[in-house]
Amino acid sequence: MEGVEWGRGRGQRGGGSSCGPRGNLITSSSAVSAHLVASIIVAVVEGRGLARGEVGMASIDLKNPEVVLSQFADNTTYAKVITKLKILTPLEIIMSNTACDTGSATKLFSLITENFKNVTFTTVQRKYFNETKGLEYIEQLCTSEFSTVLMEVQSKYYCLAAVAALLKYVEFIQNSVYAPKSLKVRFQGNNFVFTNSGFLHCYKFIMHQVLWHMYLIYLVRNKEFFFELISRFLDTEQLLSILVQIPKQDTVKAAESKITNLIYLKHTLELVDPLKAALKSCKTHLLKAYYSSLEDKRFGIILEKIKTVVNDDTRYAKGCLNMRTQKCYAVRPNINEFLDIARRTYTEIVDDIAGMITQLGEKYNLPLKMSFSSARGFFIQMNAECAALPNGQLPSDFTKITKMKNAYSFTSADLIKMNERCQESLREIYHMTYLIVCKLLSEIYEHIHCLYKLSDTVSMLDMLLSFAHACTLSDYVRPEFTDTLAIKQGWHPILEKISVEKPVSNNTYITEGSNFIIITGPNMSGKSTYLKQIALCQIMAQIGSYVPAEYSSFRIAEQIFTRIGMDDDIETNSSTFMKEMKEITYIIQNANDKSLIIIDELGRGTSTEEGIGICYSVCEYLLSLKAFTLFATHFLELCHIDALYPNVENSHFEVQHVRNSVGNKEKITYTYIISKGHTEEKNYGLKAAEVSSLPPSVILDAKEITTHIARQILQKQRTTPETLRQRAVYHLATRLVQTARNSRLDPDSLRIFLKGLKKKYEADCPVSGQAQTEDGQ
Ligand SMILES: Nc1ncnc2c1ncn2[C@@H]1O[C@H](COP(=O)(O)OP(=O)(O)OP(=O)(O)O)[C@@H](O)[C@H]1O
Repeated sequence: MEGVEWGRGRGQRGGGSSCGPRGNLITSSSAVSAHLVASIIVAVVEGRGLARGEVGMASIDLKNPEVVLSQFADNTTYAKVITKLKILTPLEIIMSNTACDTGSATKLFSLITENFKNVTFTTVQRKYFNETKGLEYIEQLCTSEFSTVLMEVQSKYYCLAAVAALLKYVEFIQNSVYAPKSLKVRFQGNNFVFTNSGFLHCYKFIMHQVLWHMYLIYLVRNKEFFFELISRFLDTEQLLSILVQIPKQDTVKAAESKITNLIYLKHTLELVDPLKAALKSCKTHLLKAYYSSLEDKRFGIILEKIKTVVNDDTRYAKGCLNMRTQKCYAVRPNINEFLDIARRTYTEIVDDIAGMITQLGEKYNLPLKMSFSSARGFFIQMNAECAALPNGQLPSDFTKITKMKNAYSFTSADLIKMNERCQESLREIYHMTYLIVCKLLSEIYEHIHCLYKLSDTVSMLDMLLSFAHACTLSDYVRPEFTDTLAIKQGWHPILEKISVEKPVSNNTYITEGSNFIIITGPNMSGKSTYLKQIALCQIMAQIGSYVPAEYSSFRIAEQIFTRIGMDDDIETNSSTFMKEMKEITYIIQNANDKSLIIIDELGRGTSTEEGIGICYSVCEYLLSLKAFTLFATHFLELCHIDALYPNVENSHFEVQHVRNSVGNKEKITYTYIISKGHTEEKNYGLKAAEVSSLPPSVILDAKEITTHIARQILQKQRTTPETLRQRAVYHLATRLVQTARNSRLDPDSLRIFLKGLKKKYEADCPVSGQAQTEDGQ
């Protein structure tokens, strides 16, 4: 702890007073102990320079050593940081001294101190916000049960930097260190994944806002125009991240890529004005805010600077030759006379190539054409149908001949040499252009941060337009939010786009009383597609979109966990298995009662018995939660878990068997329809084997062994009348609780509903009459 310097004070602004190291700190730490009613300390750090706006946070609860990391990076970052801090209600906030220095205090610092006037504020030297140390801390201190957090945070530098400063500080004030593997460490993303009760309202609020805006966009009848405009934007965020990277080596490739990106930047900035004009007349707060974010002068400043160096008509062009020409002539003439000379040479070579190909055509009386590809450079093409070749052969001058459909492609020795000269002059051009571009970029860097705003605006508009499309042009429905996941005739939105016929739609019903669905069915019957469709619908609903279904209701999921099976590969089997285990551990460590969990095949990377064992115990663990879980499996033994757990439902994908008139062989046709119960298709693996070329005697043996094992297993797992009764009682109880919670029925309708429930209960449980209510309802 030697040499550590902290500056702290109660609601202190500026925090500039860096206290002397040890003496002051001892006094301060007793102050901390005195205020342990609130027990959370938070460290906040913001990126510098171009990374301003990226914020990492780490908090620790002194009463209950749990570390929570978060990282934010977008236009609403500051709002998210403040919201998150408000939820945490910290005892103390730590920031870097560079963020708080009087005169150069950051906007984030001002916002935090304004919003948290009564919270102790401490400044720490920037050097303690060290991401490498942060990662080391987590590796050393995180308990193995939560170690999967490393997967999530290893490249999130700002939250790692924050945790380094936080833990060093806390260890210092407490005058002790945390024991290895003693801390629970979690990463909490920035998408409103808060576990407080405000969560539901938070999402609902977003939902209404978004819906409102998308209607608006649609109603202003500018949708087509917006679509056209937005589709002209390139990936602004990616562009920004590439532009700010400085290559370690000045290779031709690096030079070419920088020039390309400068052209992309110009192209993007030239779209800002049309976008502003499109947004100008919009009346909603959100779109007005985006309009004003585009009024940022820096867009104009950057574009002007670019235009002093880059030709007005240089722009992003489709096709590699077009783009090569754009790069070659990007820089204005008379900026570097050597560049002008090199470009003249390049033009002459290209003209020579064109001339040479014309001459060759005339010489052999063939319709030759000049073509270009980035792999071959310039080459010759000829339509095979338009030319009669002597002896069906091309002249011997031509080499590397290929024929695609009706076109011959080839080159010649002279053309290869000319291509080399062309490349050489291009290298010179790119090198000189690159130097000019680097100088230009160095003048632009300080303004480039505004591109974050642009990227935010474009992506938000893109999303709203997609929502507008989903709610107007397609047959999607507006989702409801309840305590049940109920989708009537839902379909996979992407399968719909890529397949010729509309996908088969299916129902989904998951509720508190039946919150664990096991899905079985033969290979290719549609299990994975169905699971992905549910996850997609849930995400679409929660981000404010309509969903592909006739009706839909969702329970807000705090997190969605998925584990989707990978294709088997014998060589990577062990690593596939380990990956599976890591993913499932992550789910087990992080899922809670409000999660949606989707597991598509588990335990395939090991022996069947172990696979079943793993699946069984994972299911039992997940069954202890109220999370909604969908679990697809080929282990049919797992279906019998419903005998022990009444909240398990079995569903399966139906298939039909058709006898082939040729050879009278049986063929499976897929219906893609999900039904209740587990699949009756017990030996579909054997059926698949029958179709393969395995010898009939082997198949026969396999069938016998399978029947024998199956009989043994079934005997042990029979459902008894008692389990059936318990199951029916459980379902009745959960339905009654749900009814009591949600019912808005008048007394008469409620009586009818309860009578219905009673009938259903009696049907499920004919042996019992004990659960009848006293008045017979
Ligand atoms: N609802 C549907 N409507 C139309 N086609 C579908 C539907 N569901 C699935 N399919 C088609 O069937 C193919 C196989 O589906 P999927 O991969 O979901 O099967 P699976 O049961 O998960 O198979 P496996 O057990 O081998 O992993 C898909 O690629 C898709 O083309």
